[in-house]
Amino acid sequence: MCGITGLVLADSTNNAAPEILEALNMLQHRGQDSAGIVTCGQRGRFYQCKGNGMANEVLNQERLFELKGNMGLGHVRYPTAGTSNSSEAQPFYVNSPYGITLAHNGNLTNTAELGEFLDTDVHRHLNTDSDSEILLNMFATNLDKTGKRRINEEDVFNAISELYTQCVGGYACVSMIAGFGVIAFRDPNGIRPMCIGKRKTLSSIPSYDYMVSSESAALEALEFVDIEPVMPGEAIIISKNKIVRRRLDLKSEYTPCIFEYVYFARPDSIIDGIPVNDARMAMGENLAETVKQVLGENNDIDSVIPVPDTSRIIALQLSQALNLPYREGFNKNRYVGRTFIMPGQELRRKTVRRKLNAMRYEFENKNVLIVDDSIVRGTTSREIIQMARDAGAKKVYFASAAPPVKYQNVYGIDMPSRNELIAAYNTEDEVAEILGADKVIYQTIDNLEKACKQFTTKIKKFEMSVFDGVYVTGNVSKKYLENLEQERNDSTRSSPIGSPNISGIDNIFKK
Ligand SMILES: O=P(O)(O)OC[C@H]1O[C@H](OP(=O)(O)OP(=O)(O)O)[C@H](O)[C@@H]1O
Ligand SMILES: NC(=O)CC[C@H](N)C(=O)O
Ligand SMILES: [Mg+2]
Repeated sequence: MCGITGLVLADSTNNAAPEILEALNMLQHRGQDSAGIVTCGQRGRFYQCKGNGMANEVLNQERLFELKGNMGLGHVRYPTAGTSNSSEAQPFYVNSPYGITLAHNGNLTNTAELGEFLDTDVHRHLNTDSDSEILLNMFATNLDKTGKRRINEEDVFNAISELYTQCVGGYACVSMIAGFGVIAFRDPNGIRPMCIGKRKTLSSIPSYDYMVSSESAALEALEFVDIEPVMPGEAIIISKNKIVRRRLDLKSEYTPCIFEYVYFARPDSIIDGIPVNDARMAMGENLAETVKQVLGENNDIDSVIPVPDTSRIIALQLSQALNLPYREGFNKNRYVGRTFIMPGQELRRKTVRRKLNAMRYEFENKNVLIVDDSIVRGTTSREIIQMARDAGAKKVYFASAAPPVKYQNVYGIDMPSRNELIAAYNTEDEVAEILGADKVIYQTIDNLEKACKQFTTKIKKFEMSVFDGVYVTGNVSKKYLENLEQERNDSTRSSPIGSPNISGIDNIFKK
């Protein structure tokens, strides 16, 4: 889950880059490894700046000023393929045909076959191990087949239709063709999120700016309205104040990733018609039922304590449902980012300690129920429980708003190794023992699904392979999962061969 955005301003004399950066700041929680913006200015020139770091580090005011043009794309990255090297920062670019850039949120599961095809059949060079570079090259190959000097909308829709039959996995993408426009498309199952909004300009002739984004909160902040999801299998072309939308795949099931509601998305976003904040409140409410079943109505809990940030909403609702006091027992250092999306276990572990600090008075001689949105590797919960004990807690119960995370994710969440997932091979009691908790209580799959589903009639099923091992694209082989386990586990990744660092923070397309 990276963050992506694309903007087309109606006034061709305005620059899109400053607002793209603002959107990236709103999407920063989706990726902290690298950031990038590409804009398209006069005579179809691309201007690019990307590199490792947070959006504001990579794109300072000076660099932003150099990104000319009224349309552009932005990306913040959390790697799920390749390395964290700056050469894999996005958007990616190919010069032929036409000049195309692309930014991707998600992960492809058939990169081996696609890479082979690109090399053997169409002789395209791949410079990194990024699946997003493959995706861009597939799009370029499909467009190339037109043989035309200049393409039209029909050609773009055809290229994306073909891409839907070739690329398997999760992909929400924004792309830009030099001098033509911005294109947004979402995989046939709508696994990764994307939405679109418009904003009336101040000019005397009515016209609109258009923006697409992973999350609606970014569009709202920039005063876009009529925000709605890009549908699964839908492609949208935005060019010179004109927008054309088409559903190119209608046969696949609409199955967005449920983990967006659990952890990834901002609470103020509405994803696929489901308000994330409300879904989290419902998770808290439902989890309270399981807590009652496990610990009894008359339990010995003195207070409910959240693990900042994501679980606050869940814990507050749970405490109300149980009629127990909600207490902020951990102070969070606001300058430390999200730990789950950091690369490497040792870094994640240390960061939890630096990010969260237990307040003794909330724990001393108390029985506490600590609530988190999820327990994935157990990095956070193990440290947190130890901190609670060190602060004098008598009993420490731990509740998770997500069910046990047991299986690898292949669609854009970096959970490549089952061996690293604390619940993959351990029972709930064993998990409690490893974490040092008196009891661990998990949400049921059914209750999580209900918490999210109640807000929409459009979604019948979610992508929730991390809980049930069912991969909605249907063709994730055992061999693929075994390779993933071997190639991307933490110890393999701590000594990567790496990709060539030829990009860095750069401006290679500057005029
Ligand atoms: O079991 P683990 O492997 O530790 O993963 C789960 C934890 O990681 C996330 O927190 P994170 O610090 O990334 O973000 P947050 O501040 O939004 O809660 C999530 O909210 C859990 O607290
Ligand atoms: N989390 C994501 O969406 C990652 C996108 C892409 N697979 C990459 O690794 O860059
Ligand atoms: Mg957390």
